[in-house]
Amino acid sequence: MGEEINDNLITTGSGTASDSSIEGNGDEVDGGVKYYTLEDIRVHNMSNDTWLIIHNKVYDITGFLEEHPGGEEVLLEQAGADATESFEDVGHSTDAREMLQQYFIGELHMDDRKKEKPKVSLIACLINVGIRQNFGLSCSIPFNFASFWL
Ligand code: HEM
Repeated sequence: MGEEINDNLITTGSGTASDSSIEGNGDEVDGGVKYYTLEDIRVHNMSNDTWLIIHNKVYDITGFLEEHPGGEEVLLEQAGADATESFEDVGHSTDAREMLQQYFIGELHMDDRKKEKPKVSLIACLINVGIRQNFGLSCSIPFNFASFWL
């Protein structure tokens, strides 16, 4: 409803731009924000047409290839695909992260996003175990460690 589909690109006109406001399966999408599927993105894998996904956001970095301090090659290796892991592995600076904004063209479609593991830290589990033991509650070490590894 109220949805336009152009060249595999889905856009509509309600909601806000924050991640939390985006729901669902591609039928409910955000005002002004374009959603691209992995299939849409994959074809932009050439030096004259280079898109990347970083943290579920899609960037057209064609004009940035020659400027990249880390070289063109590493970007082209990730072209048309999800570069989140390699981007993070390098430990890019805040400046690098801010630069991303100027190449932003849209978001990865909800259906194509990886499900993130819940982040339960080992320290939090150990503190929880300690509290339970100190207060005489039943010890649930297996539960705590299971929640860490799940
Ligand atoms: C559009 C996304 C990217 C932007 C805006 C970007 C930006 C930058 C910037 C500004 C630097 C200089 C160091 C810093 O400030 O952190 C840098 C270095 C570097 N980047 Fe990227 N980068 C991007 C994507 C990637 C990806 C996907 C890789 C994949 C491997 C990568 C690999 C590197 C490497 C190897 C260096 C060199 C570090 C060095 O020689 O010290 N970058 N990048």
